[in-house]
Amino acid sequence: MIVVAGEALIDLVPRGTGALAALQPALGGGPYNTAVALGRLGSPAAFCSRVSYDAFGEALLDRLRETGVDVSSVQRGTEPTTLAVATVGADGSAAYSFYVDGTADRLFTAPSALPPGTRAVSFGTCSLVLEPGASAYEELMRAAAAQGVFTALDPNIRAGLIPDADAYRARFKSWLPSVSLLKLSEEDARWLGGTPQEWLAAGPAAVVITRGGDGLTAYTASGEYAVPGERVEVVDTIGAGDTVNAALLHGLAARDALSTQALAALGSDGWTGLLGFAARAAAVTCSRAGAEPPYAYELEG
Ligand SMILES: Nc1ncnc2c1ncn2[C@@H]1O[C@H](COP(=O)(O)OP(=O)(O)OP(=O)(O)O)[C@@H](O)[C@H]1O
Ligand SMILES: O=C(O)C(=O)C[C@H](O)[C@H](O)CO
Repeated sequence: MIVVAGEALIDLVPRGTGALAALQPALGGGPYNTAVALGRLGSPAAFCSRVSYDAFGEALLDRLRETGVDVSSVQRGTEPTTLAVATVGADGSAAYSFYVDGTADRLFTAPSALPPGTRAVSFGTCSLVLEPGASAYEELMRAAAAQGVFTALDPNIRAGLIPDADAYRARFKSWLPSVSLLKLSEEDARWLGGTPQEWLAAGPAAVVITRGGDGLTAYTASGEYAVPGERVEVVDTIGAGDTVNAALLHGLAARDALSTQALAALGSDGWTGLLGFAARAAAVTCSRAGAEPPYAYELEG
């Protein structure tokens, strides 16, 4: 079972151009997209979050259930669902502005234990920024690592939501000893201002950096492994990074490699296969509007 911890929200995705383009609600949130992608790829997954009782919250939970994701430990609240207004550039890349004040997901509290059978826990995005929930997710991350559970971190930097960049950068560094796999985009890496080698020295057994259409690279103590992006007609890249995150976890689980030792021992063929699978999965997400990760059958052949 892979547990994904963090926010579920509604992305408002533009249809048309200009300031008055229609905004289409789409189910989203980095951790939410990761959980949906895991379910669609066929990995047993559970979502660990706090979700509103409003209609958006119900729709978010319905899709997780339909996808086979365990929602039994999801906390609920009467506060509204977070909204992320997306703008999409000519190349399909997305930027977000948020309505986060007083929303349900930021009142998450750390559970006393991880679900039975947890093999890995994934963290990331706004849930690690917005207090008081951020401290609770951080507590869960440290507890998982202290129990020897594999942890994945995708910071998914949303700079507009981070009140003090230097304080966040220091906090990010403090997480690294508790992180097994760090995945981030090239822009996130630039914003954080470190190098894969520095991050590897601080804890993770592997660092994976995504480079949009140029693909992705894994850095480990034993070497660097890169695959190119797939050729695809991009509608928008919403959820592409989350699909990579899920595909990596799914691929590692399938190889029985959800441990730092197994990760460090994955050779060139192992990494190339894993990254290639992630690139194919992300290309499917890029080919459709909003975060719609692929089902396993779409990646066969
Ligand atoms: N234009 C593209 N063509 C083909 N593949 C792409 C393209 N853009 C993104 N991808 C795939 O998606 C992966 C993740 O993309 P990117 O680096 O843009 O992540 P991201 O910025 O974290 O995305 P998001 O935050 O929107 O989920 C890339 O490594 C690549 O495999
Ligand atoms: O998860 C978030 O906070 C977002 O930024 C909304 C998007 O759905 C998500 O990041 C897409 O990767």
